[in-house]
Amino acid sequence: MSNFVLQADDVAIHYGGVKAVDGVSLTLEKGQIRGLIGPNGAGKSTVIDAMTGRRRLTRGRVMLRGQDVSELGVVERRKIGLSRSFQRTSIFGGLSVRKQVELASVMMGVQDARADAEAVLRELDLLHLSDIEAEDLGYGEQRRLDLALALVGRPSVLLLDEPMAGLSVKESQDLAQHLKKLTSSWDVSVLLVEHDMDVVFGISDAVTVFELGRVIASGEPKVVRADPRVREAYLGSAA
Ligand SMILES: Nc1ncnc2c1ncn2[C@@H]1O[C@H](COP(=O)(O)OP(=O)(O)OP(=O)(O)O)[C@@H](O)[C@H]1O
Repeated sequence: MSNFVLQADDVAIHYGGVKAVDGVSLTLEKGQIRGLIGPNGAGKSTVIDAMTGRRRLTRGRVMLRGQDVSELGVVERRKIGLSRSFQRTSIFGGLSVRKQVELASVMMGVQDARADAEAVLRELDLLHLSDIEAEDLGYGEQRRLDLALALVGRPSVLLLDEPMAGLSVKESQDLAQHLKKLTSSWDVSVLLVEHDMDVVFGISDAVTVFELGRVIASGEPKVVRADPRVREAYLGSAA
């Protein structure tokens, strides 16, 4: 069995004639953060949809801890440890922070949902806000709550689609530190789609660059950042 927690092998998603993703392979090791970057429409969100089971593969396969999950649905994949959060928050404004994390945990089938929710809230520095209704949280705190909902049941893999969108620089840095901490304290592996290059290059162990549904570069952040093709396609000469 490979050491990879998550693996995409030659994954393609075509919408009729549109090759949104066309033969992408990438891996995620235990506790690793891999940044996924590229211009608008490059196929980043589609790859995340393919990994989670939201889109059916045109070609290729997705492996989770050595198991081929290509034929499993979103809920089945979530229950065996593959979780995601969305570009927009998926929280219920009128419920207290604690209640909705507990509810998410119950829905995941976790035996001790109370303890699970408590651990997640503590990890994300939300415990002191437990009794507050979500709509009264600041935007940065709502994003942390979004992450908390993705973490119930202790998934091994988190797929995040632009978690920093709309956050201030300070809120982004704060969320980035939480992500980094999760990879060591909870052994979570993270695939991070994000347009904030300071965050991506600041916390990723590896970076993969997409253009037109294909990988054009992949490797250590500093090597990828210096790649002339990446600078031309995406980062610009000032990066
Ligand atoms: N349901 C769909 N039907 C047809 N084409 C689609 C569909 N969803 C996405 N596409 C196309 O697939 C390509 C990849 O889109 P995708 O949203 O994955 O890119 P992205 O890299 O996530 O972009 P962004 O950074 O703007 O979020 C685009 O050309 C898009 O128009």
